[in-house]
Order: sequence, then structure tokens, then C-alpha cells
Amino acid sequence: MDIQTRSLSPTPAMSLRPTVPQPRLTRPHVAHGTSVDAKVLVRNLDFYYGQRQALFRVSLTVRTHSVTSFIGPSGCGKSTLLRCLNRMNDLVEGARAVGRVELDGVDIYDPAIDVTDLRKRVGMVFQKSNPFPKSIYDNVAYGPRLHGTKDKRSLDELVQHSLQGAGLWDEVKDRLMQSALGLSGGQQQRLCIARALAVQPEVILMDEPCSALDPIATGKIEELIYTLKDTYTVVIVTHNMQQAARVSDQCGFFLMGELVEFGDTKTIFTTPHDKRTEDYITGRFG
Ligand SMILES: Nc1ncnc2c1ncn2[C@@H]1O[C@H](COP(=O)(O)OP(=O)(O)OP(=O)(O)O)[C@@H](O)[C@H]1O
Repeated sequence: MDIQTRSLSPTPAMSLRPTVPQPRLTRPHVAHGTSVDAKVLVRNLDFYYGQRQALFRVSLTVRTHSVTSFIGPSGCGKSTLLRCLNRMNDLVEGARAVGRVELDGVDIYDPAIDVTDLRKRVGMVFQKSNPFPKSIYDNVAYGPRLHGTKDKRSLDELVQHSLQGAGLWDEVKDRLMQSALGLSGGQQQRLCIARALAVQPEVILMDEPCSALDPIATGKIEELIYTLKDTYTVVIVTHNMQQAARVSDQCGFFLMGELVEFGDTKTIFTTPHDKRTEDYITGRFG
């Protein structure tokens, strides 16, 4: 692992969970001059896999309690950027980030950051559902147990709350001790969302969460994403432009590692500023 960062402004804190009150976030400048509450701020981010550069000077602001989507053709860097937001790319040999990514105003690439704590606060749901070969209950309780919750009653409450949050409780409440592998694909993906919710994150990253699902299961996840933003901040990578249009408040269009355009989803899909965005969303791209 060779994650190296260059802070572009002074490091504001050495811990993601400061014991002293944090200064109120300044309201950052985002696309088209809108001022918003920033949850995640990306500034001039370059990203390399070894010698190969995958992201070029990416800057954007993810608003708190919103859904942000990343769209663009295969290989344009969407997943790479998503994985930069909770340092999942640290696990890739030779990977290197240069620039700044902030969570609530704190540089997440600061060497003093506790990456386990970061990934607890910024959870992830993957393209292919990946339940553990354990009971439904144990899948959801796994994260809280790992983080030290042992009390049965607290775990029971967390499991129920998380399954409710993922819209799965009614379907599984009578079979919690049965294997998660017996669930349908869509249910397994919602179980993975419940598992992510169980550690009480603030941001949820979703990498093409519906790509392996049928339209009905996809619809349920999309409805869920819409409700999740009341409590969480959601960032989703999707190949499905209709999905981006349906679920997201802001949208970024990527091409060959460059963020071509970022702004309100409605604007991106109706009156994009860049010809390349227009070509992509109207299917003329390539
Ligand atoms: N682990 C890795 N090692 C080396 N190169 C990688 C790695 N992961 C991705 N890349 C390269 O980085 C570039 C961006 O890939 P990334 O997966 O971020 O794109 P994407 O837009 O998410 O693509 P897709 O929509 O196909 O998933 C591609 O050229 C890809 O080959």
C-alpha cells in the first residue's frame, strides 16, 4: 500500500472523531455557485494505480442528506472515486491519491486518521451482494459485534432497526436464524444494506447496487435509497442513467478519469452545460 497525499490546505484535525468541538463548516462553493452543507468535499483529486492515472483533478461536493450519483462509460473512474471516499483503495498495491478528500471538514487522508473508524462512518454496499454464510441475524449483528456491542438486547434492537431501515424486516422477521444464503438476490442486497446500516454510518457508498437485480428488486432498492437520505448521505455509482435520474439529487458525469460536469441531476439530464454530457445522456456518445 502506498497511499500518499498532498494536503492542499492545512490539516484541520488529527482525528475523525475530535474530542473538542469542531469549527462550523464553511459553506463551500459547488457547481453553479450554489452554497450547501458539505458532507464530503473532494478537491483536486488525482488518483494513480501504479504509473497509470485513473482520476484527474476531480473536485466536487457531496451534500449532506442527499443522494449523489456518478455516471459515465466503463472505465471512466466512477468506482475509483467512490472507493477514495472511504479509502478502500488503500487495499490496492501501488495505489496513490494526491489531493484532498474531507469528511465533515477533516482530511480523511491525514496519516493520523483511524481508517477503521472512517469505514465505520462511511459504509459501502457492493455490486454483488456478499452475505456471509451465516444466519440473517448474524449477518446484521456482525459489524456491531466487531465494534464491541455484546449485549443481546442492544444487538436485537440494532438488528431489527437495521432490517427495518433496509426495508427487509417484514420479510425476514420470522426467519432471522435461517441462513442468509436462502434469501433472493434482491433480499440479499437489502440484507447487505442492513449490514451497512447496523454500524450506524453517516455516509453510504453504493457501487452499482442493482446491476445484478431484476426490475422489481431494483425498484425496491431505488425506493430504499430515496428514504435512506433522510438519515444518511448516499453516493451511488450506476450504469443506469434512468436510475441516476430517478434517485439522485446531484449527478457527476465522468469521462476518462475527468469529472466533465457535476450539478443538480435535473440540470444534468435536461440542460447539461457540456456537449460531452449531452452526447452521453442522449446516447450519441462514442
Ligand atoms: N485495482 C486496479 N488496478 C489497476 N487499475 C485499475 C484497478 N481498478 C481500476 N483500474 C483502472 O482504473 C480505471 C478506472 O476504473 P474504474 O473501475 O474506477 O472505472 P468505472 O468507471 O467504475 O468502470 P465500470 O463502470 O466498468 O465499473 C480503468 O482504466 C481501470 O482499468
